[in-house]
Amino acid sequence: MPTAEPSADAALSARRPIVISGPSGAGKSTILKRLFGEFPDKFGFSVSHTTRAPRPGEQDGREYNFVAKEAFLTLKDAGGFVETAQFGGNYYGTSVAAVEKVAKQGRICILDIEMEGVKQIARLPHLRARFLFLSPPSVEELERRLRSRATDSEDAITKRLAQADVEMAFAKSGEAPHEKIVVNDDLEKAYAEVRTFILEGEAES
Ligand SMILES: Nc1ncnc2c1ncn2[C@@H]1O[C@H](COP(=O)(O)OP(=O)(O)OP(=O)(O)O)[C@@H](O)[C@H]1O
Repeated sequence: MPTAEPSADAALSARRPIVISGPSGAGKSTILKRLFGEFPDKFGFSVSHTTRAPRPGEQDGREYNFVAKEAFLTLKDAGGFVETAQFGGNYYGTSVAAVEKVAKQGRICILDIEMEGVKQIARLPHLRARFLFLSPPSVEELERRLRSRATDSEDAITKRLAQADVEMAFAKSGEAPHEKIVVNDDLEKAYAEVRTFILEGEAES
């Protein structure tokens, strides 16, 4: 008898997606890079959709699924996204299929998502996502890290700090879906806490 492919629902139930959010500069990339380094086969990022044009070197299906605006909106209307956002006149979104694809590959899907996306995913209980918020120790320390990262303009830093206030207030509010808030004070300690939270979910599912 042919072996049936595991259904997407079964794959997602066995490997619940992890949504990690937090202000820009909180240390999400730093911690995720370390996690992927320690467990090269356990986790995966979903490939997002975008309506922006590919940049030199970007490959369709690798950095993004590059689609026309009409195709994006059709998929959105059909309920094909777990979250969507608009930046600079372009649409971005994480498709249901992209999240399922990671789970079907036997990996836990890690979603690095901003606050509005978190709210959208929290409305999809069947996705069974687990939510973690990474917080900087303070807005003052966040400012220091953003400056020493030296990737953002002064204007971008001002905007990121204002947005950080909003995100941190949301994380502490009753409206937020986060099961865990990790304060990234000492990197070793924060990494250990994130790692424990993520691995715990695997044991329980
Ligand atoms: N515990 C820590 N102590 C000191 N510096 C840290 C710590 N964690 C991260 N950093 C530094 O803070 C800066 C911001 O970290 P990172 O780029 O990982 O943030 P991010 O949350 O991924 O931001 P974005 O959402 O903008 O991509 C980096 O320069 C990083 O090296």
